[in-house]
Amino acid sequence: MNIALIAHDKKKDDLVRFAVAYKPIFEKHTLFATGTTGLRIMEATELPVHRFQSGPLGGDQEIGAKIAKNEMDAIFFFRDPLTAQPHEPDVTALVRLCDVYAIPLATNMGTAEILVRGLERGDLDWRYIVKESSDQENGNN
Ligand SMILES: O=C(CO)COP(=O)(O)O
Repeated sequence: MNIALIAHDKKKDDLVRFAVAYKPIFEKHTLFATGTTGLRIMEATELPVHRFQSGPLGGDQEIGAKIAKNEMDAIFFFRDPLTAQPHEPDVTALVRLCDVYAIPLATNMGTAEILVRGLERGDLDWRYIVKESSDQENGNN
């Protein structure tokens, strides 16, 4: 599965700890991240991470574009609800696209624990079916 990992600055330590704790699960998947978050996760876990631009420079939108193309299966986005972000519209747009395409999105540690365990248990395997049928519609297979 394609998994995106994103965290605002004050939540980066939490997401890095989370990624390290669940490395045995994450290493079975393809990881994507916004720029700074991705760097931190790569350094801490030594897992490969496809890095996009930093969030304020368009990284959230790049991940949103992958959602719109049905190329992202789950998002871990540790948002900071107490700090104004210069790119708040991008953040809102990313969350909105998750809702448009029914992509599982965890915005805090509590939900992230459930999502990562669901990922491991196969609760997201329906995504393979969705992707297969959309590939067939697009003539990709
Ligand atoms: O701002 C972000 C998400 O909105 C995260 O971007 P960085 O990972 O580059 O800090």
